[in-house]
Amino acid sequence: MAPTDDLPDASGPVLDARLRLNRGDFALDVDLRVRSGEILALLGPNGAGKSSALRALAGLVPLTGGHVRVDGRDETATPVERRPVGMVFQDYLLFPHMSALDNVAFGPRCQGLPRSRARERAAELLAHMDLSAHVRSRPRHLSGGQAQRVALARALAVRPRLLLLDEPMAALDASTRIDVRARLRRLLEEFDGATVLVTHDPLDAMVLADRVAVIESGGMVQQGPPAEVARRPRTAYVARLVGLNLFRGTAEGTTVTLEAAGPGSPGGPARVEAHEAHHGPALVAFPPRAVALYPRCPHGSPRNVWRLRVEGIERFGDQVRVHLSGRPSLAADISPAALAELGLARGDEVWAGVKAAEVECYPG
Ligand SMILES: Nc1ncnc2c1ncn2[C@@H]1O[C@H](COP(=O)(O)OP(=O)(O)OP(=O)(O)O)[C@@H](O)[C@H]1O
Repeated sequence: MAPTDDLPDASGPVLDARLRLNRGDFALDVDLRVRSGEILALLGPNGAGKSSALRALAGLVPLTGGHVRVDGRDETATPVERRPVGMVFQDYLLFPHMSALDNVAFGPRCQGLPRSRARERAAELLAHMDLSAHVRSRPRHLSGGQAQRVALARALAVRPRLLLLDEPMAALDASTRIDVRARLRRLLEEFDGATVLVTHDPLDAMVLADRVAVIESGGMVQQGPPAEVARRPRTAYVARLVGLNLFRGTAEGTTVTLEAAGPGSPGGPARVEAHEAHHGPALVAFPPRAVALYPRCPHGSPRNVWRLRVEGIERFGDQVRVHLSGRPSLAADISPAALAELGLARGDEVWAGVKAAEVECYPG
């Protein structure tokens, strides 16, 4: 659908944003649309522009072009405090001199709600987050996870249409993170506005988001449902994030001829057999665990077989990850027992095999 430049449309997205901005040498140019009840996760490497996008939505960073529309209304020029936005930013911490209750009641009070009604709403939200026992606590007496839940309650207390979460779990330890992630998921299920969540953690994105948008160098490189992004990465960054080997090439039927690793790379181009036929520019991906290693060239089953060199070996969970260079360079996950049997060391040559059925091929 083309961007709506005409009248507000009740069936349109809650958030419709075209964000163009500059910060020093950095330029951001992304379009975001989020439907009612939808959670969009922004993923991307450091400095990609995720926080800048979120801050622009909040009105904290001015746009040099584009627009921010919420429920069809243009909010581009609306000051921060008057936007229908709730935010949990790392540097937008709780007021230290106020109780949890007053922190949460603050927004509704600013919106003109009488004190008693604002406190009532705050108490309800805190109860909903299992924080009734802490309504009178000052932030310094709360644990990290509790403070984060108060911050969420504060963001929701203004009944926003757009909820912005910047790394909401980053400051929490691993076990608290699991708890807060689960609570956040339940809470967001009840929120019928649009949520945009910035995270570095692919697990947050996979568990919480309905859709993932990947930003690299100020531009959108991929978006889609988490499972689709995890299965069919489009850039090296996304492939690393989801733990897949990824190659670009040209498909002719089920055979994909890969692009050379670099100028002057020795030998001819590598080929990969996939199970799905395509024609033209293609991406191929397969998980490191689909790669089997052999001391000699394996015969028999139809599969991809390459002779490669061991570049490095590292522990990876209960497996061993073997980094291999050659045509193509890839990672293989094998068991410690298999490694011991192969007796591999850096610089050794080994045969690597992948069944065509394990190779995902899609338009590049
Ligand atoms: N206050 C600022 N003034 C000038 N440039 C800034 C400012 N804040 C960020 N930038 C620049 O904008 C670019 C994008 O930064 P941003 O924080 O949006 O990226 P990010 O994807 O959120 O990164 P990270 O994951 O590291 O938080 C970077 O190149 C950064 O140097």
